[in-house]
Amino acid sequence: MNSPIRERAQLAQAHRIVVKIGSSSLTRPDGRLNIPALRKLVDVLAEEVLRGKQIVLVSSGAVAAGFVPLGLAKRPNDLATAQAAAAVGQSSLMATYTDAFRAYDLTAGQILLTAADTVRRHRYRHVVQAFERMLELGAVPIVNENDALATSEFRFGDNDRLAALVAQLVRADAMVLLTDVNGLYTAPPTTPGAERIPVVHDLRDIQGVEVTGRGSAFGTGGMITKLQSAEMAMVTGIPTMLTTTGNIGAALRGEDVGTWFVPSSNRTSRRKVWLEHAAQMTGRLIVDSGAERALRERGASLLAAGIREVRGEFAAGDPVEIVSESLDMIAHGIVGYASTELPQMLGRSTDDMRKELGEDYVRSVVHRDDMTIVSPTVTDVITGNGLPVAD
Ligand SMILES: Nc1ncnc2c1ncn2[C@@H]1O[C@H](COP(=O)(O)OP(=O)(O)O)[C@@H](O)[C@H]1O
Ligand SMILES: N[C@@H](CCC(=O)OP(=O)(O)O)C(=O)O
Repeated sequence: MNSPIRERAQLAQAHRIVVKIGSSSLTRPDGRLNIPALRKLVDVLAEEVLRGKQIVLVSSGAVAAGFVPLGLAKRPNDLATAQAAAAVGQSSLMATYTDAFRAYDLTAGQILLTAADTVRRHRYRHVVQAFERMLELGAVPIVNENDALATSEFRFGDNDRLAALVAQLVRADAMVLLTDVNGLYTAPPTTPGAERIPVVHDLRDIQGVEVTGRGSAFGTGGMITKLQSAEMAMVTGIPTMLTTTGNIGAALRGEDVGTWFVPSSNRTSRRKVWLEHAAQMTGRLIVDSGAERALRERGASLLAAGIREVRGEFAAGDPVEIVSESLDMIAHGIVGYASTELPQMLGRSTDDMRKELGEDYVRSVVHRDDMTIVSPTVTDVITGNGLPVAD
């Protein structure tokens, strides 16, 4: 038996755990839902719930469960058919989970999220409330993206990053990502000589690691979205385990399986993590060098005076990119004005705007609390495009 590792005791001790199971683990070679695999997972999770743990399950598999009843020969690739398959499949996926948990006298309930639910503050609060109440009542929330309604422009697409957002929403003690490989390897596991990386303390530990965007035929994000998800959890203080479904029991006992991502000590707010990693940007503000310095060096809010150009169509409250004149990414932020209002404000001082446009135009365009400076991401690190600054 593998020996427990001290750091991993955190997982054994975690009370509230978000578990994500990916398409690759829930799908048979012919693309259909793998019901025995689903039941095996429920056997382990139910035991944990009966021992007093709170489990939130993020499960893929709606499309896999839906295309056969629709008479389709294979998993659809186009959005409209995938939406139809997800609508049909999600209900049978839930029926299978409900049945499997019922065997343990446990109640499961479905929460379907769209990216928009995590964008607006008031919607976010309602989502948190729904999770909390379900957990208080002893139910097991089972989450998926609302694939039938998510549009291509405004969706997560993979459930890995969705799981990290859910872990932040419910303030989980730990997150477990289950897939078809036992953790992060130095290269895709089929590559000769690829070795498992047991622990990742920060992004520098994975520099040079080779990953692919899509592993199995049915998974969507491959290792990249798993690393993005682990990174989102790490920066909000949530440790993450990445392993196979078969190893979940061992992982929850703290044994040396999979890859363990240690949370960072400098915490970022949930909203900023969402802004940096998950939100779909709807527009772009191009700013001058003075504004760039103010944002980067002083953490200032963005004023109209520093904006050179506005690109895209967006409403007040939408997420936008803030870029330099050479189009280098500076920050992501929630914009305070619609794209139709901004052109008359560009380059103008607050005093000017007060006089000519009125009091409604004296707010900053992007407030510092609604902005996050974009640092190198996991993808930048593994592709060698950027390195985190040394401590
Ligand atoms: N460096 C790596 N280490 C481990 N797995 C990797 C790596 N690079 C690519 N992969 C692939 O990522 C796949 C898992 O991603 P994916 O198929 O999207 O899973 P899921 O459906 O569980 O989300 C694995 O099957 C593996 O082949
Ligand atoms: N929401 C989709 C799954 C998205 C997806 O495949 O995600 P992943 O398991 O991360 O590859 C579904 O239920 O079919």
